[in-house]
Amino acid sequence: MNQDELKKAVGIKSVDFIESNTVVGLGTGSTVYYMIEELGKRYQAGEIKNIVGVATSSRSQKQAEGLGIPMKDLNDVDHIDLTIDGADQIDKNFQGIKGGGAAHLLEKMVATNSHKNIWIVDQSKMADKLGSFPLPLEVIPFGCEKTFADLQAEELHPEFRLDDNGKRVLTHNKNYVIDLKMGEINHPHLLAEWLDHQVGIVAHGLFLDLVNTVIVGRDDGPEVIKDVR
Ligand SMILES: O=C(CO)[C@H](O)[C@H](O)COP(=O)(O)O
Repeated sequence: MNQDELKKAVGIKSVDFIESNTVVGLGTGSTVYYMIEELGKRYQAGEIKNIVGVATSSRSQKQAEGLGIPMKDLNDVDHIDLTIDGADQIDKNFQGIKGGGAAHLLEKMVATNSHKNIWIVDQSKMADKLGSFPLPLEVIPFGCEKTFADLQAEELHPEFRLDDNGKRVLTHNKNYVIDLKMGEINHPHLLAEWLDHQVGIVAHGLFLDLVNTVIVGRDDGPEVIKDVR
């Protein structure tokens, strides 16, 4: 199976975990696209009833609305039962890097407001250690050159993310993305703590101690790794 087929298989599989009468966080990305598509089908068929979705991006919001899935803003729900999202890299302790799609601030807010989190990935995302995928940061434009210089001084190898026209990528909240191309991350918790204390950084892509179940797309079918925490 190619990478896209693996993504589709885990996207479809993950919908088995969505129960009727629940609030569901909808992640962002090409793997989640298949999950939302399948959820829409099962919702329209009446196999899953009375759900409310909370989106992590305008892309996922539009897709879900187009399929007739009732949607609410995070502010308008008192809890989220389950969030299903993709990831860019997952290490052997099930810590993750997210933000390849620049949606990590909203994704982290939805994930941390969810009772349970499932990540869906193809097998190429599984790694011994984090870091071969650059770590995304969302930074506010005000003073961003200072933020950048601080990251350089820490030897974290920052690079502003640019679009196809060479312009700085803007997030949903009109912030910039800086990717840290630092290589292997030996102490993700220490790095996360440092990043959490940098004033100009709104969110970083280290998602630590968050995921409960991981579904990995493998050539012989999706592998469900339950209750990792
Ligand atoms: O974190 C994300 C977006 O900010 C995505 O979940 C992550 O980039 C995985 O995307 P894909 O499923 O397209 O490989």
